[in-house]
This record gives sequence, structure tokens and C-alpha cells, in this order.
Amino acid sequence: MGYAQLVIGPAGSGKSTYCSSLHQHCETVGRTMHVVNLDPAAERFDYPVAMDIRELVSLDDVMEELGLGPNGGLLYCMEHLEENLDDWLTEELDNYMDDDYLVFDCPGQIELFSHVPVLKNFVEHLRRKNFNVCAVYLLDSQFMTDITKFISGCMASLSAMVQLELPHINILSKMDLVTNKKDIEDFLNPEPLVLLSELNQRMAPQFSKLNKALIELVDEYNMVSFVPLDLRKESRYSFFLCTHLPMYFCFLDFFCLVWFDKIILCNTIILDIF
Ligand SMILES: Nc1nc2c(ncn2[C@@H]2O[C@H](COP(=O)(O)OP(=O)(O)OP(=O)(O)O)[C@@H](O)[C@H]2O)c(=O)[nH]1
Repeated sequence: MGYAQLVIGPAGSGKSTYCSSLHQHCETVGRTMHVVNLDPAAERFDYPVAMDIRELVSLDDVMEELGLGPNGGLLYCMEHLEENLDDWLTEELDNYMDDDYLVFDCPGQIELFSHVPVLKNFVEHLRRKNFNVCAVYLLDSQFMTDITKFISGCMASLSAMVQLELPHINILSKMDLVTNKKDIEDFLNPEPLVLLSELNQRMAPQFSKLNKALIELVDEYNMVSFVPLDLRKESRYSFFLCTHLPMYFCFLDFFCLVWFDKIILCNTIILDIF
């Protein structure tokens, strides 16, 4: 069995930086992993690219030849990938053996993990090829500075979780840019009633029923457990390897990205989803 992480999240949330930091980290600790570029618009990489969608199709070519804009062009490229799962992807995957670990750096277009089925079919193909797959959803920590942004970030993450049906880890990126980490901690362990009261204060009265439903959703599905991560600094928010933990799923089989005192939380997130 092979292992794979699908690294997803909004544009600019830090997916490529995460892949590159993860690659460096693995090199440092003597583990082997391969980063795959799934973004047909990507131009430069800070990691060695093991497989590259641009060998199959590139955004520049599609825009030039079909006269499409960047967003339509990207969707076209991803649909082209979907059509070539049995050919191109299968041939590429044949280069990897049992126990290999692949990390897929995905494009940030929200359509890909909201309603367009390309990534879902991609995941199913990986599963057929005997890969154990999980999703790593990156969200910019700026989302955690305000209740309305927080709800919006949770909903975006939830739509990816529902669409992909994978073990799902939420990671808060760019923690070094957060000046007051205490504000973030309130969102990491949210009190439903406090959130509801804040939301009601921000929104017009006609939204109060909707606010209640949203907070209940957030609370009941434990979907807002975000693991803070600072890719830039050696701090308590940084990477560390945790090979001695019980190996529940592919994600934990390799390493654990957690806040030092939240190892159990990380396990809990994954187990809760199942
Ligand atoms: N300060 C800080 N900047 C970061 C961090 N992670 C990423 N960045 C910066 O955020 C910008 C976007 O990062 P990327 O890794 O390219 O984000 P992405 O999600 O791959 O972007 P797209 O591929 O366009 O969707 C870059 O300028 C990074 O240097 C972080 O932890 N801290």
C-alpha cells in the first residue's frame, strides 16, 4: 500500500510552502517522500517535483490555444487530468512502490473542492491503485481573527471534507503573522455560546436563526479543530516528527503536525471523522 496526502486550501493559503517545508523536514530526518505538482499554472517550486501535471497539460498552452481565461483554463486542465487518470496518472504511479509516500500540491480554485468532481475522482483513482489517502486543508490564520471569517473558513473546509470524504486535517498556516496568538486560541477551542453571541452582534437580527444553525454545525461536527502551524520559524507551532505514536491512518503513519500539547487532539480529529 502507498500513502498520499492531498494538500488543498484556498489560493495563497500556503500549500506549496507546506509541501516544500515538509520535504525539507523529511530530508532532515531521513525519510523519503515525493511531492507531486497538480497545479497546471505553477511556475516555480522550492521542492524537487516528482510528478508534474504540466507534463500532461499546462495552463499557458490551454489559454493560448483555446482562448480561455485563467479560471476556465484551469478547470479545463483539471478535466483533462480526469480524462487521463487511466493513462498518464497510472503510468506515473507505476514508478512508485509499496510504502511510498506522495504529497499532492493542488491548485487553490475553490470549485475543485466544492462541487467540481475532478479531485473526488482523482482520489478514487488513487484508492483503486491501493493508496491510502488523506486531505490536508490549509487555511490562512488571518481567518481566525474575526468571527465571520472564522465561520466562512469553517464552511469552506467543511465543503472540502464533504466533497472528498477523506480523513481530513485542518492546518492554520502563517502563524508567524499572527500578532496576538491569544485571539487565535479562543477560536481553536471555541465556546459555542460565545461564538453565537459574537456572531449575533455582528449580523442583522434576521440572521439569528441561521447563526444558531451554523454554530451548532460547527460545534456538533467538531470540524473546526485547526492545528496551528508556522512554516517559517522553529517555534512551538512548528513541525515535529512523532514516529512513536500509534499509527491510525496514513497521515499519522508518517508524521504528526501538531501543536506540542495537542497530539491527542490531532488523533481525535481523524478518529472523529470516521
Ligand atoms: N509569513 C508566512 N508566509 C507564508 C507562510 N506560508 C506561505 N507563506 C507565503 O504566502 C504566499 C503564498 O504561499 P504559497 O505556498 O505559494 O501558497 P499556495 O497555497 O501554494 O498558493 P497557490 O498555489 O497560488 O494557491 C507566499 O508568498 C509564501 O511565501 C507562512 O507560514 N508564513
